[in-house]
Amino acid sequence: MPHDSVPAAAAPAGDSVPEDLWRLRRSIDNIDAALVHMLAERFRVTREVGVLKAIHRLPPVDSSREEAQVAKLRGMAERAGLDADFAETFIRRVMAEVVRQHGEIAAERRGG
Ligand SMILES: O=C(O)C(=O)C[C@]1(C(=O)O)C=C[C@@H](O)C=C1
Repeated sequence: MPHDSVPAAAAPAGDSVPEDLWRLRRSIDNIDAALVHMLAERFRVTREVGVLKAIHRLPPVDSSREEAQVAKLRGMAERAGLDADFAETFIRRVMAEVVRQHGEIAAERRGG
């Protein structure tokens, strides 16, 4: 429910917690929007990679690149105060979807 449709009586007068909660949720909304847009941009770029790989008949997966990315992002996550295992799970899930899309792109170019 959007916060402006919550009746004013929902929070007792003088209680600042709900207002803080809405303020934090507005930050979360902005961050989530940025994440979605960044992710969409990453997939636009990786789709271009997929087309190039299909043209040059390269395999969709490049394991050494994936491992290098995971190691780099784990270090970055640790320095940023983000759980490194969570960051690894996330990026591996993204790369798995990239590989799936690359397979699709290659199949389309083969006429399948
Ligand atoms: O860099 C590539 O070759 C990609 O296809 C991109 C990407 C990635 O999403 O980072 C995805 C699949 C590969 O196994 C390695 C990396």
